[in-house]
Amino acid sequence: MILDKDWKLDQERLNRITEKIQERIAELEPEVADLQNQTGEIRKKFWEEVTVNTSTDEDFGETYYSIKQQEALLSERERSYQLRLQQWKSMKRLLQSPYFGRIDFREDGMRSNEQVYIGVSSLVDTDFLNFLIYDWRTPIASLYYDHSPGDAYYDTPGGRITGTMELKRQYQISDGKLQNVIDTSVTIGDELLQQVLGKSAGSQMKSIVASIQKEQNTIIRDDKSHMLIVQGVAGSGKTSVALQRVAYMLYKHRERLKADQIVLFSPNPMFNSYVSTVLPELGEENMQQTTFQEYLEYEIDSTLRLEDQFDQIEYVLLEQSTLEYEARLRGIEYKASVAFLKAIQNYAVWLGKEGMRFNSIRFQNRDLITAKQMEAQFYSYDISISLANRVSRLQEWLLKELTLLERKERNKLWVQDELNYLDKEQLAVVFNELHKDKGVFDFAEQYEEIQEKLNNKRRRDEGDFDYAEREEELLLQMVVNKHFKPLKRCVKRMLFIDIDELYAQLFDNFEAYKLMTNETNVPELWSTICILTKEKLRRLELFYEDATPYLYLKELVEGIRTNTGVRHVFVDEGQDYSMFQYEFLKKLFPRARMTVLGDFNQAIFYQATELYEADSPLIQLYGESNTNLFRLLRSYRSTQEIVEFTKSLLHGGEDIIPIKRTGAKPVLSCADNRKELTVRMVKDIEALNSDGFASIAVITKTAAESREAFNLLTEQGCTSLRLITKQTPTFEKGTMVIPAYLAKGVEFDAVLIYDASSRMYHRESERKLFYTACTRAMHRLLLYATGKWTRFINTDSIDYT
Ligand SMILES: Nc1ncnc2c1ncn2[C@@H]1O[C@H](COP(=O)(O)OP(=O)(O)OP(=O)(O)O)[C@@H](O)[C@H]1O
Repeated sequence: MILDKDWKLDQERLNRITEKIQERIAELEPEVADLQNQTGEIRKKFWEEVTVNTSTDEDFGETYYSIKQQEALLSERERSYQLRLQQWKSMKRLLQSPYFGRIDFREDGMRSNEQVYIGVSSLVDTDFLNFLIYDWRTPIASLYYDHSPGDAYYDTPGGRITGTMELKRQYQISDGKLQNVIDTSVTIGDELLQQVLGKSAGSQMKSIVASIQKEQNTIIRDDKSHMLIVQGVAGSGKTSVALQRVAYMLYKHRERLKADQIVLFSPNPMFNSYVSTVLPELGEENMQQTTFQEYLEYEIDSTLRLEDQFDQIEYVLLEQSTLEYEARLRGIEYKASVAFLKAIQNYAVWLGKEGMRFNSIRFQNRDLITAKQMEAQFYSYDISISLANRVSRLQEWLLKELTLLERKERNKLWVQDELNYLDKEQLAVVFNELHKDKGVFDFAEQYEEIQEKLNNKRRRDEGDFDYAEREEELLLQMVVNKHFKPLKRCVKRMLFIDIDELYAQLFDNFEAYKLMTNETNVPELWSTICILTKEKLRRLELFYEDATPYLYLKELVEGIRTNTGVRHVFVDEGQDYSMFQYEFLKKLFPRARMTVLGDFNQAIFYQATELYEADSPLIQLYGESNTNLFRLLRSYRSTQEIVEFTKSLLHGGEDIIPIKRTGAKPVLSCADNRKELTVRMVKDIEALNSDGFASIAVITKTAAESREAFNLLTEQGCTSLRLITKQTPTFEKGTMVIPAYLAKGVEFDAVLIYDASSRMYHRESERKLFYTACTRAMHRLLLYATGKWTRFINTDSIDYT
């Protein structure tokens, strides 16, 4: 706390600033309304204001310029309107809480210090010289995050500024009133942090601008690395850092970077809704958000049914250890590996010489162009031309061939038959269409004219021109064209390449695989992996682990699609992506920088990638010199007691540092049967509710267990419970039942682990899943077990009931 005198001074300043903000709002409001009216009027009267006359070339030119002028006026007004609206919105935001920090900084060589107030956006005094509030993203504001009182510096585009920080103060302001003022000697005082962290979890993530920690600030502001990798323990603020970093980039490069040039890959669609309010809260538009699954579904032909990541994990967690199960696990691991990536690249080289597979183009039960013909044509192209370019040449050739075949087809009997079967109404429609399409006749006319000139022959007059004959001809043309159009469309969509077979042939047998890919090592149980993969494809389905390699091969053969507009790609929960996926993202967004955030201890899927270790292949993606690695070890989400418990679940969890915020120890309840436990859970949920915890999650291992928990708890009288499945679109506050893999990335006031018994979590691979589930808890963690509890639990840091 500070002295009363200082408090009074601060409240007075706050009143002055609030007044200025109100004045600014009062000025802006009529301006915004006026500009809005003006743009509306211009739009309404757009065509009244332009002179449209196209009689002569000159008139046409004038019309063109008149339209251009009106367009320019409209876009200038719209820009001004958007700008004022933005300013008005940021003033409204400031009004609630104009600033959260202050530093008094004396630059070396200066007599007096400057009082720097920091808020979510800048406010300049009416003289346009004096900054009353600095945006948290300005260079000088980094002093607040990076230094304690004493010697300090900050970097600007013009160089480093050194000096002394004489005061560092934090404010909590709501509705224009000072709620709390703290003078601090550390970077961002633990007191404020504890207050922020002590609050309840919401259904949406909050911004952390008022309490960004030094190590987080470095990541947010790193603008040099092409690839930035953050390995951060659970609750260390990775997602928060990612979002503040987006806001920082949008501010720093506001002249050239727009929100839609940034893409965030998130773990599931529900997570998208969870983080969607952070940027608007900071006055920025949301970046694009997607999941890798969405991307796969968009790119892979819809004739194949795609398994998703969640079905895959359900299989891994639920199935028993059969030969098939073991083979699938080995397959999942291998198909995400760098070795398989190389194998596919080598395979594409081999395909350049032999082995391409095509689909014949068939029409009315006959081959129009056979796969053999395509193969012969394809391998007739010069071998030095890349695979994808040869495919594109083949595509052109096929389109030409189809046009020739289409012409020949017009004389076939079936066309005449089809013409005869057109009923009156259909004919009327067709004729109507033909006559409407006057251009066709005009073209015929022109053709005649040219013929006349070329052959120096008299042009046939009206009487000579046999419209009936022409119509018949055009009708034939139309009938055939109608049937050939879909064929051409298929060629344009590259469906003449048999990608399914190309992928399947990789799994024929080991000898062939070696020959095609140069790979000499394959995982154990390879022949079973091959059978499983081919069997799945035969059913027109694709395992999740096959989706990315399949798409990768498809792109190597058909040419890679790129998106050059995107400049920043963010990958959250980055440990769950394979190198295949990273290679993909790199190729897909060739002009983008990448930020990957993740935690290897939460790698619950089989195709995990190590982020931080020296041998991490991810570091090689853009090369070591272009990559910057960060480690976050402090965990902000959970109380000290919960962090002590969760870190003991891990091998090597000793490095994790809890924040000094205390609460109840995790509680483990054991009982002989499930019913007894469920009754206890219902009571615990009621007690948590009456303690004011509004967001409570009962976390299970699988979806089936979630359904069971939901039914039992509801039977025992637990009301307004929500069952969360992979289809649930958004998060809401309240009590929910959710499988652990869907709770990734989010947090709850209290977490109840539905079944922490050894029967449920025993395989080593389930340790991380259990850790992920427990680390979702902010304030309270309760675990339940029938029989023996899982061996991952360390009994020292827990209470029993
Ligand atoms: N500097 C900070 N100030 C205040 N709160 C913070 C800060 N850093 C993180 N937090 C809070 O800690 C919690 C965890 O943050 P976040 O979800 O970003 O962590 P994470 O590393 O992505 O977690 P996980 O990997 O476990 O999903 C959130 O409630 C967030 O608001």
